[in-house]
Amino acid sequence: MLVTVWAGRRATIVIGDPQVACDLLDHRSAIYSSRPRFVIMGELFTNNDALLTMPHGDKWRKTRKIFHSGLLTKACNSYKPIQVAESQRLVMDLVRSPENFGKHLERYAASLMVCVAYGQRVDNLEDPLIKRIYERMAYMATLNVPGAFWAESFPVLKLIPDCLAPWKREVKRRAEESTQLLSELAFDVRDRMETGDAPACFTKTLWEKREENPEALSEREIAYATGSLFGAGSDTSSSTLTSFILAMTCFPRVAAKAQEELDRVVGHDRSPTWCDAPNLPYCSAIIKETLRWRPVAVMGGTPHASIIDDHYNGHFIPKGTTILGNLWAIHHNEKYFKDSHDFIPERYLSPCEDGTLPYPHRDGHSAFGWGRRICPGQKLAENSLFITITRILWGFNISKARDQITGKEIVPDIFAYTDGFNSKPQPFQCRIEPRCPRVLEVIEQESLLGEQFLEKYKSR
Ligand code: HEM
Repeated sequence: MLVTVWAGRRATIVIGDPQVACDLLDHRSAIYSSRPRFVIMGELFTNNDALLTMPHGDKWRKTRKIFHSGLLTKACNSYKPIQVAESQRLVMDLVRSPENFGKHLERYAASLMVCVAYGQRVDNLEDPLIKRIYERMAYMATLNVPGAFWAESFPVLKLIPDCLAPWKREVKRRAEESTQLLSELAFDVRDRMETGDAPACFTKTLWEKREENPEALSEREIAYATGSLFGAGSDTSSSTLTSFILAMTCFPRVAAKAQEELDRVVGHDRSPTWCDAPNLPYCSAIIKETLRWRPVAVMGGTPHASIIDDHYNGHFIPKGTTILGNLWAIHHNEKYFKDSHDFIPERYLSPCEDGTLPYPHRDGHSAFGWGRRICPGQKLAENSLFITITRILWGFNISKARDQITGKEIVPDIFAYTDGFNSKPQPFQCRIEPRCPRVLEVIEQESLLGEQFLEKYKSR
């Protein structure tokens, strides 16, 4: 399924079929890995220094390399102790105030991203550092609203002198503020490196690279590379975890089956770790099914764009065409996923046994995008999902909340999601209770260890 939408003389193709998306965006990714022109967000606000909106070219290649070196499996392994400690804090938070599960998941993901990026953690969402970062993100979100800026449709307006264009002055002012924030954060890590007080983190790796070869990486490149991590990795991870809680609330047989597996492999005297992964195929299938069932980037994230003319199945696709992989349609294509709105991890254990077609990507879904633009944080995100999802399943029973007056079960709506390019469940209620006294005891003991470990990442 491939639909073309014309906006003036600019074509946008929306893909709803997994095979077409993989044919174009994976197999022909040399052609389809650019981004469309983003006049406000890309050119005026970030000077095209943010990876997400950077067009194809040498600068993008160099920035991708920076991301890969800081997020490769080896680098990701060095972040595992932080993920363990933050997951210990997360499950303790769920014991203390289970009704605030959404906030706890958000704090977990935010803290992890600032730890990975800058080597300092966030104890609560009111932390001044996190508030400044959120404020920057909220402003950036306003820049991407379709129709908000005429210059997006008529780029020539970008050339109007600043004195005649208050909107342009405001974007530039906010851009300066943003650069100042990102530089402050990056230089703070460098200061701490000098006093021997900077734990391993992405920014530290980049400063070390610059020390080896100052030509390789400018100060601005360091600030913008690390600045992209939070925006790209925080909401995406917490929204996926919230969808997982929604699925467990609405499909209780799945959690029960996972708990049988966890009891057999892990027992009650310790919580799961990544070493258990090969013996937890059902839990791993739950993670894949969560990413498929409710992909965060419903329209595939930031659109791709083609850099040369191409032909596909009799269609002519001109250079500069915008391509959207409609992940919602792709992940709910019934030829590949039968009863696609049911949460069925078994589809990943015995693929195609239900008569469906084999998914054209080895992951069995495309939640992290495609080709040369595929999410560089995938490994880090998968590690996070594994450690948090297995620990929640191991530690808690999740069930439907009950109406306090009638006593009737409250059934959340599995379609009630927020609007926008990134989507997460609307607030819903559920019950989250420790499975047994022994598990509760282990959670309490481990959370003390986690707190000790996180001391060195304390927010300053
Ligand atoms: C469950 C969590 C996550 C999901 C579902 C997700 C999904 C995505 C998707 C769909 C894209 C667009 C890919 C494309 O254009 O084809 C993307 C891009 C990106 N993601 Fe993630 N992501 C997640 C976590 C992360 C994390 C933890 C990081 C950082 C450590 C990260 C960093 C990025 C960056 C920098 C890009 C832009 C890549 C580029 O334009 O070349 N993401 N992600």
